[in-house]
Amino acid sequence: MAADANVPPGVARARAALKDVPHQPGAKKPDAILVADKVVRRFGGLTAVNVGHIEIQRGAITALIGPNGAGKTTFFNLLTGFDKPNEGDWTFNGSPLGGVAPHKVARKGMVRTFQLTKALSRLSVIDNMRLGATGQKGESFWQGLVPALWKAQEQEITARADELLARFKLDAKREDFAGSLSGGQRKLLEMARALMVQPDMVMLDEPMAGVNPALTQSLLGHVKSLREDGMTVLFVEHDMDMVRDISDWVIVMGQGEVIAEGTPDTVMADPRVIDAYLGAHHDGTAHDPDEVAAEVEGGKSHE
Ligand SMILES: Nc1ncnc2c1ncn2[C@@H]1O[C@H](COP(=O)(O)OP(=O)(O)OP(=O)(O)O)[C@@H](O)[C@H]1O
Repeated sequence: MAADANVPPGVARARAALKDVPHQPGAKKPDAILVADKVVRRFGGLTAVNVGHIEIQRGAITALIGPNGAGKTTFFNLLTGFDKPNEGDWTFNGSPLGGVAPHKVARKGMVRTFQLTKALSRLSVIDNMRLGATGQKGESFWQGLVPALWKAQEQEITARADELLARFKLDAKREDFAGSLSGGQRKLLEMARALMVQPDMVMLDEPMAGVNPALTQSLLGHVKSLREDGMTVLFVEHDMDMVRDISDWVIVMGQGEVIAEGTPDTVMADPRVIDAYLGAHHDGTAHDPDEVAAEVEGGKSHE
C-alpha cells in the first residue's frame, strides 16, 4: 500500500501495526503496552468483569465499547487501581500492575480521566493543573525536603501547566474556578491535567459525554494529537461517531467479557455486537434487528 501523504504519521503507524491482527477477542498485538489476563470482578452474585485476555497496541487509539452495564467502567477502575479484582493479572510496559495504587499507576505512565469530571471546582484552573503533577515520574520524597530543588520543580510544573493550558486553549481561564467552566471545557481540563504526568497511556472515560457540539471537534483533535505525540489512548465511549472517527481498533465488551475486536467498520457490522446491544434491552419488548443495527451504527443517547 502506498503511503498516503494526507494520513498523519501516527495514524499510518497505528494502521500498519494493526493491519495483520486477527479480528478476534483477545487478539495478540505486535507491540502491546498493556496485557491483561483472566481479570474477574464480582459484585455479590454478579460477574461484572470476566476478561480472558486483552492486549492494547502501543501508539494506537483503542475504543472500548459495549452496552450499558457491560463492565467497561469497572474494567477501567481495575486497570488503574481504583478497584481490586477477585482474580487476574496485568502488565503495563512489561511490569506487573495488579494491586498497585492509583497514584503509583499514574507514576508508571498510565493515567485516566473520569466519567463524572472530578476537576476540583473550588480550585482555579491552574491549581487543578498543578495538582495533576502529583506523583510525577521521577518525583522523589527527598527532593521535597530541599527547598531549592522543590522551588525549581515548582517552576517547572507551572511552566508545563501553562504550556498545556495554551495547547488546550484554556489559558484565558487560568485563574477561573474550575467549577465555572462548561462541560466541554472541563473535559479539556481533565485531559490537560492527565498530561501533567507525561504519561505513555491515557485512559478516557466517556470523553464526549456532556460536551456541546462547538467543542466536539476540538476535543477529537486533541485526542488525535495524543497519538501523533506517540501516546497510547484507550477510551470508553457511547458516541459511535466518535468511535468511528478516531479509533484504530475497537474492543467490544458484553456482560463482562470481550465479545469482539477489530477495526471500527468490521466491529460495527459484527452480528455478535448487534446481538449484545439487543440483549442489553431488558424491557421485554420485541426489537427490530434493523433498529438495533441503526442504534449501534448511529450511537445511542446516554444522558
Ligand atoms: N460498586 C458496585 N456494586 C455493585 N455492582 C456494581 C458496582 N459497580 C458496577 N456494578 C455492576 O457491574 C456491572 C458493570 O457495570 P459498569 O458500570 O462497569 O458497566 P459499563 O459498561 O461501564 O456501563 P455504562 O456504559 O452504563 O457506564 C453493572 O451491572 C453494574 O450494575
